[in-house]
Amino acid sequence: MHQNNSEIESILHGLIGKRMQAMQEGENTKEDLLGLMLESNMRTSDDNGQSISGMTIKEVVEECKLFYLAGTETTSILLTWTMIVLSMHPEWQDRAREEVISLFGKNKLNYEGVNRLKTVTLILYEVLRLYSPAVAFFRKTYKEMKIGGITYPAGVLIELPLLLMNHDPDIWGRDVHEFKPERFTNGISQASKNPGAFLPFSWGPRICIAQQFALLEAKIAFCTILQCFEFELAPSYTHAVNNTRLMRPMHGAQIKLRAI
Ligand code: HEM
Repeated sequence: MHQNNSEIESILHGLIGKRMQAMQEGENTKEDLLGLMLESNMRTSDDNGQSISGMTIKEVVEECKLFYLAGTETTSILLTWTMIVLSMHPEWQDRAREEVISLFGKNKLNYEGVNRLKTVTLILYEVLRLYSPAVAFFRKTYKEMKIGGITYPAGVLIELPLLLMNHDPDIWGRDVHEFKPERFTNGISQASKNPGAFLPFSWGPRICIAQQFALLEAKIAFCTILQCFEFELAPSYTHAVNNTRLMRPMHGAQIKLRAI
């Protein structure tokens, strides 16, 4: 783990060094995340000439790691489970494809149309419930505090077991283990007995900063797949879950695609 971390950090220091040199030679920030963070690092005063301290290089490196790690596998895991589940429920695969074809045909997607997707959105929510990429969140008390009637001292690590919540019949009903996208028809808050129970992107100040982007990205990728392919599980697929940190299919996702 330490070795991997050092390798990642040394790659990032290399990228940062090159970009800083280019910026010092007059290249603009390109307005991407790295450019904006480095601009903050280089600024020592604000527009009024007041001294400010921007991000340190260590902070920039940490943010790059966070964005890369939080942003890559999560969405790909969501798409993978969506394809597995829709292979198991071909009737929902057909319904989703009908919606996509009725909105876009075989043409390129557009933002307005993506915002009108209903069936696809219900499906993604239900997949996020049954196979949420994040299985738990952790928070640490920084001072003595009372939560749910219990007083905790500072320094206690609290786990919010998302996986257990998503499979709790007291929250979702007796059909909790079934794939039923229609439970979200009247919105997220009506889908369960507890309006705040659906938390695939967490909640509060540390909620996933990219939740809207992630859903948009997933919809675009999923709709494009539906436009081009029908799919079903290969005989070698074995349904099992590996939920160490992120929830992945334990033995991979062997799926047969047929171009349409
Ligand atoms: C289906 C896709 C995704 C899921 C399910 C997901 C889920 C989450 C969750 C549960 C957290 C909060 C963890 C906690 O509370 O401890 C989180 C945080 C975060 N996510 Fe996502 N995420 C997804 C996609 C993305 C993407 C695409 C990006 C970046 C482009 C991203 C960037 C981040 C960042 C930077 C944080 C940390 C925010 C902070 O601490 O303030 N995520 N994500």
